[in-house]
Amino acid sequence: MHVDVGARIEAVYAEVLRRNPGEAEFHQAVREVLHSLAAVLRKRPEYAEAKLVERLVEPERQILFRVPWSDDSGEVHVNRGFRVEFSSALGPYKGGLRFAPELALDTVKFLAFEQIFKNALTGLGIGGGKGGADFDPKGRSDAEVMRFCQSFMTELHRHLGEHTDVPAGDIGVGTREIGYLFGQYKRLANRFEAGVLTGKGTGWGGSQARTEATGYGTVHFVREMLATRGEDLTGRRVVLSGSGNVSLFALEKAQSFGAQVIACSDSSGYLVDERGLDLDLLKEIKLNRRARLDSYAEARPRAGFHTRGSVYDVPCDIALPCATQNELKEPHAVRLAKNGVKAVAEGANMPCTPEAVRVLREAGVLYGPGKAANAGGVATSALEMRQNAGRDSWTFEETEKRLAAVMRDIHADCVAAAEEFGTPEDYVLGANAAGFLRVADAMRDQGVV
Ligand SMILES: NC(=O)C1=CN([C@@H]2O[C@H](COP(=O)(O)OP(=O)(O)OC[C@H]3O[C@@H](n4cnc5c(N)ncnc54)[C@H](O)[C@@H]3O)[C@@H](O)[C@H]2O)C=CC1
Ligand SMILES: O=C(O)CCC(=O)C(=O)O
Repeated sequence: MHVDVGARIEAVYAEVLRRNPGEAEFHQAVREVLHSLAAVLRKRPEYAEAKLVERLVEPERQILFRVPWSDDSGEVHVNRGFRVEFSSALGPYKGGLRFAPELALDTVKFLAFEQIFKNALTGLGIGGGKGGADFDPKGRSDAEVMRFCQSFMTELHRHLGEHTDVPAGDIGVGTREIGYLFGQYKRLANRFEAGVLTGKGTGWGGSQARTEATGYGTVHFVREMLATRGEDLTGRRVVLSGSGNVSLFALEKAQSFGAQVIACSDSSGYLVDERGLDLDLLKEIKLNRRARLDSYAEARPRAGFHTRGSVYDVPCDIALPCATQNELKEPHAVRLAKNGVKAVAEGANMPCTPEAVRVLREAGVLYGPGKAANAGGVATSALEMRQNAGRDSWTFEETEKRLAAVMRDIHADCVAAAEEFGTPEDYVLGANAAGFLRVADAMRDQGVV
């Protein structure tokens, strides 16, 4: 059968634009994948059959719901909840929940779409989904966050289950929120169904190393990328964006491999400490006090806190964007390349704009896309599901050993797929192609569903 791959891919993208008007982030995520799939379909035209690609860009289910709750003064608020169950070809829908005031369906859809390929890369039998709410937990009391989580779960619970859909955390959702969500699920289901959420407290079904896993995994991935050029992290200058869950544990792992981590950021500005960031102080500020980064510079006068410019202005060997989507733009990439950056790996989801990626790749910088580089978090969630299913609990060392092995395998699969489809060192092509082939094979086996 002759397939005009270029025309086919263009037609799929045109239909995505028509069906999903105004959803720029979703369009961006789909466009990147379709570009990679053109290379795959040219070599393997059989994957153009049965409208696999056409089906893959349409979510299996999208759930939108009202979340009413009362604040501490008794005032009633109404938020919107989301869950996009994108693909169950490889296993139950799996992906985090984000609580952020600006969250809209567009963002949830792009995140859920990315999750399909990321989760496929882990090889751990999980489908792709994502969710959240336009709720801002900042400045809210524990009691308000609890009431919000209870109301959110009162609707969402009917769509969840250890074999159906298994959420976890993301921006604004950590162990505290997962605890409140689990408590409400348990009450409604009248069942202690440990495998229905991951990122739980380690005393009641959570996995060791899940909190650390995304940041740790990103650094394992960077090590693998550097090793392809005979290099390592020792003595390398590293900058990261963000100072949340992913950033702090990427920082911890990079330091443990001998890197000099000199800068990080939050939404108020960026911090530079040329002698190396003090992780204990950062954890105290960010995890315990939930304060802004400028309090670090107050405690350590040698450090500088800046509200103008960007963390990517700081000369470095390795940059790890770990904050949010589309934060590393073309001018940042130009600056990084000019300053001699060797590798950029995405701890966050889609933090680099397409223009920035082009600049980095043209400059010969090793670039690890989030689907591959930050897959350690969801991989460890899948390991949590395994422990729950077996009523087992592994040590931190055992869990981290498995995480490191998953990241090595993901890296190797990306390299192999990039070579097979014609562009060695193109980790975007490698990640999209390797992930797609696993999902597409499962879809073919399961018929038109
Ligand atoms: N938590 C997880 O296991 C995983 C998270 N991710 C992704 O990693 C990213 C960060 O997530 P978490 O660390 O979990 O969230 P978090 O809520 O713990 O931290 C986010 C951090 O980014 C900062 N930030 C937000 N907007 C910013 C901006 N414009 N400039 C600079 N800093 C900014 C915040 O101040 C905060 O320090 C997100 O893209 C998320 O989707 C990806 C894989 C797994
Ligand atoms: O651990 C999970 O299920 C979710 C992780 C996540 O949301 C992500 O990989 O972006």
